[in-house]
Amino acid sequence: MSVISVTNVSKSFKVFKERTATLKDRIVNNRKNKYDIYLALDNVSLEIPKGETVGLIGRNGSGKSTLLKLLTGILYPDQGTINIEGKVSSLLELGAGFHPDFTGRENIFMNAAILGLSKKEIKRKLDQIITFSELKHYIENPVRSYSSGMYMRLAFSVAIMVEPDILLIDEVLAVGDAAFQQKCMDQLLKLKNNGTTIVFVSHDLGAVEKLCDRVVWVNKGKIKEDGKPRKVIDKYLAYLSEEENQRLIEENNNFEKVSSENINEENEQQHANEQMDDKRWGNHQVEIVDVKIADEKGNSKLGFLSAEPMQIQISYEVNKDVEKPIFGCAIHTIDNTHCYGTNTFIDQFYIDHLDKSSKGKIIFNIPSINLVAGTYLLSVAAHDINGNQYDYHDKKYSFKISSLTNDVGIAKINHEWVHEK
Ligand SMILES: Nc1ncnc2c1ncn2[C@@H]1O[C@H](COP(=O)(O)OP(=O)(O)OP(=O)(O)O)[C@@H](O)[C@H]1O
Repeated sequence: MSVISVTNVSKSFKVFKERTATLKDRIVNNRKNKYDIYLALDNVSLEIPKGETVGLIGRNGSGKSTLLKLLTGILYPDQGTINIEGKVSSLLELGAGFHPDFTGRENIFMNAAILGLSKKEIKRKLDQIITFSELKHYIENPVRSYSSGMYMRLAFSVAIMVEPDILLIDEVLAVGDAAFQQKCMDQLLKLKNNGTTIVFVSHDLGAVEKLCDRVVWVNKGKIKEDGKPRKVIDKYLAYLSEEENQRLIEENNNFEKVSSENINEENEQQHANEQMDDKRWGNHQVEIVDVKIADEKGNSKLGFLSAEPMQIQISYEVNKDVEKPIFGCAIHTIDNTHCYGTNTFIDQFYIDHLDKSSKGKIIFNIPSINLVAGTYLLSVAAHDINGNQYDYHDKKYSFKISSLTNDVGIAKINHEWVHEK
């Protein structure tokens, strides 16, 4: 049986277009505030049975927090109905429900009372709450002196110690340090095992997958996918990666347009000779005329999921006969760490010579781009056997890697764990 029932719910907000009119303006000049109506949730329906842990994921502004606020009763739907059964405890915006001038201890009493605990119950649980929050030494200070992490500790401790039937959490765990985040996660798993229904909004897809039985992807105010965590998260990541891909392609197009607009006829010759900026140099006996980052089929692509195949295509034109040319690629992080570099010579892919006026394309195939999530810069080069550059493009191209896992560093090293006892 569902303990949370959302039926055909819509919620819109007024988004004001200009500075709010003053009361005087309104009365004297009959000036009204102009606004647009923004539909944050559009006819959403959702049933959550008792004991289920549901993760809400989606891009910024997609409507996740609005949905959670409707569930807590902070907001009311314009249309549709919401039914909740059981004691609800919620962790929404940081500090919501706290009075800044009251001490941590006073806020525990106030907060727990709002969540439905009697004074006697609160007294019984007080030590537990303070111990869990690890704020014993600050508990008599006003919470306005707390850091955001300390706020979160206190709020989380109260929210879980009231033993709710339904716990609603919006992102806030992200502000805690790693150790406390782990502690919260353990506690959430404990609540889950005890049958608490949990709705968890987070951009930490690893945490969502670990904690949730079901994931709901909210997109532009509608439910786009609802189902098994791995499946929904994979679809969401593929969508993000495609969106990022389009954005990067647009950004690159704009960059090329601006660059070519800047080259007028007068300086065209000089431009060709100097070739041209601090990101490109060489004598141009072989000229790299196009570089394409692509998927395995050769279609332009700039946003990849970690471990997806990638292809780098280097198109060249030859201005002078050259012997034994070498083509190479290098990948850097945006903070300049060299991740990987190789060339045709190192890989014993020898090219004998290139004739003047010939054209061609070198394709660098990567079956699995094993980098962790982040933005990377690509350099490509053509040079001779002694390292004299024909054409060097220094970190001129960028691509992005997204990943489901939170591993850190640069490269994803193939591995497995074994536990021997
Ligand atoms: N009180 C409000 N007044 C006007 N617009 C609002 C209000 N609350 C939310 N919105 C708008 O509704 C949309 C959905 O916001 P919401 O906070 O639900 O998104 P979200 O998915 O939780 O995003 P995030 O991941 O950034 O937290 C946004 O465009 C937001 O600007």
